[in-house]
Amino acid sequence: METSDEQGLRLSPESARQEKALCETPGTSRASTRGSLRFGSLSHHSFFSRHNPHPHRVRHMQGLNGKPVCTVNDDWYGFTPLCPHPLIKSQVSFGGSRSSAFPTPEIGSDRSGPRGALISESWREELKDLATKVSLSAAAETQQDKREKLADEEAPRRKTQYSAQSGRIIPASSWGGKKRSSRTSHKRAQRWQTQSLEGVELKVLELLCQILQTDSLSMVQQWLLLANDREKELVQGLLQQAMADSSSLTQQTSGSELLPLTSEDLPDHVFLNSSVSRKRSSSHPAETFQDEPASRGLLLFAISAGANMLPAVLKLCCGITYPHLRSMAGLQRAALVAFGQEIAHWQSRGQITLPAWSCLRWTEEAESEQRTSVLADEDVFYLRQGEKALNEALKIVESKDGWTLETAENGDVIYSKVLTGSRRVFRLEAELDASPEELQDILFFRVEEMHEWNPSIRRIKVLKHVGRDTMVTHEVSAETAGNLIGQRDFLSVRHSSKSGSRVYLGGAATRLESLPPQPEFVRAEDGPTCIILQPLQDRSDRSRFIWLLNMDVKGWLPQSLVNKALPRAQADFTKHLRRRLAAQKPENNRC
Ligand SMILES: CC(C)CCC[C@@H](C)[C@H]1CC[C@H]2[C@@H]3CC=C4C[C@@H](O)CC[C@]4(C)[C@H]3CC[C@]12C
Repeated sequence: METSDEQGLRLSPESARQEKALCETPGTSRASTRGSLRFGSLSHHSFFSRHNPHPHRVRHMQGLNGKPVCTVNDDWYGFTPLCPHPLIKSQVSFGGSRSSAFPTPEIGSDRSGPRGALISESWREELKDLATKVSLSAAAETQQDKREKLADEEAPRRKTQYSAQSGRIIPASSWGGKKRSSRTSHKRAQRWQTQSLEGVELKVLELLCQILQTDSLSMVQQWLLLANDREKELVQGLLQQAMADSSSLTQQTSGSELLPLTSEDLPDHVFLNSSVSRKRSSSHPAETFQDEPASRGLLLFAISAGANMLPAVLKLCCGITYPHLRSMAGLQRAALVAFGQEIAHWQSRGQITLPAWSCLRWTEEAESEQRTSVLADEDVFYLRQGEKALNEALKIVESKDGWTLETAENGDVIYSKVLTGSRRVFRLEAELDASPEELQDILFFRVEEMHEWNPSIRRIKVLKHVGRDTMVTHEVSAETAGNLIGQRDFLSVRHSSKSGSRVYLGGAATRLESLPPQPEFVRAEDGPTCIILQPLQDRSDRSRFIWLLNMDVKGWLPQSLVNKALPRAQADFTKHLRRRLAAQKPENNRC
């Protein structure tokens, strides 16, 4: 069953048609024949054009008359620090045959393996998803605007805005409290909805470059692939505002009101209003920041936004966007050092965990290092797969309809449901005598010990770790009595995440070149599967345990046997887990 949310986010047939039409217009194919137009007619879009070359790309060489001649390396495909993600690079085709607005992966071509295709496809999906969400929220805002009409007339708005002219996001404080009536924002939202989704996607891409402070398409692609939901929501808000404002501003105001930015334009709470500016000449920049409430506030914001956002937040805060602030090297360095120290401190006290892929070292060189610090392609692939598995499994387990009761014993309930494609999945719900964290420890971090307490498992081996929360595991099930069900082995990506007091574990079958199917086992496929661990309201040392078992056991087993074996395996698993928990309790171990 689909949730209404899902349906809402799906591309309407209308916009799909529009997209198709866009790709097929004769104009676009004509444009693509011109050498420099890599992205069809949309190459003219400002996202793909650079009027002010990035300083990294500008070189000077001696001309014939001895005077320096400026050259610009305009090829993002090159070996600069902004060189695209290698996996993505190998997948992207710029051939003139296709004239879509985006580089399209050549699926099935010699150069592209299925894995690469998956990644390069999915960033487009993510982009589309984000663009759709932004458009939908704009539509929702139209409704909201109607309701808030009266109140809105009064309150001046101070929000972050996007300058269509400068291509920059302008922070809230640079707006002198200009009033905008709800009528205009209503119109704005309507205008908005008439834009084609592809147009919105391009705009979103352009804005993402601003927000993430990069001009590298690959960086944006990576962010689209790796950012977590919370981070995306945050950015979605910024995008929505920036896009809505850009469309209204182009209609209503002259660009001169937006430019030039002065130092007062930076938000007060950043640095300019703090004592930092006064102390700037301090010989130890790090010391300067140590007890700054401003830096602490920002740090908290950065952390709450997800550590993946740190580089972007840091850069925004340090004003690197604004050319005239670039000269404030001391201030920027001080900020980076201070953030670095605080982060290291928090990390050492276990108060924050940086995501694996951020692998940033917060030293004075943080800024230059962040450009090169990317995860190996393979790690990105597993991380992404783990998150996707968890999200898909959650959708299944949280779906309301279609569940039938299988068994109910001592409060443990098992439901089953048939998914499209006739796979039957099982949902077990139980209460366990342990906190979500304790269970996460046993079921995720100490997964290799599972055979010690669960006789259905012969062995589990972690073949690869990607940070703390993602791993590739090989599981072998135990022999069954009379070998009725032959031994299975599973190769899975497992991912764990925490949201509030809940812990989520997700997993799905994956592939690993070094471990192809073994002759002695039937390679079964687990997932998308998940476990939700939620503390009980009145007792946080006990948890509600919800486990979705979604397994293709493969081989030649009759379906009726499988449908009995799986809920049985779930009930057994829970029984053994309870014994394991009881053995751990100190009060049970007293002599
Ligand atoms: C052929 C059939 C009947 C064999 C069934 C064996 C089943 C019960 C075994 C084989 C592999 C096992 C999984 C291996 C790894 C994990 C990850 C851990 O974080 C939660 C439990 C979980 C998800 C196990 C649940 C039980 C499991 C699915």
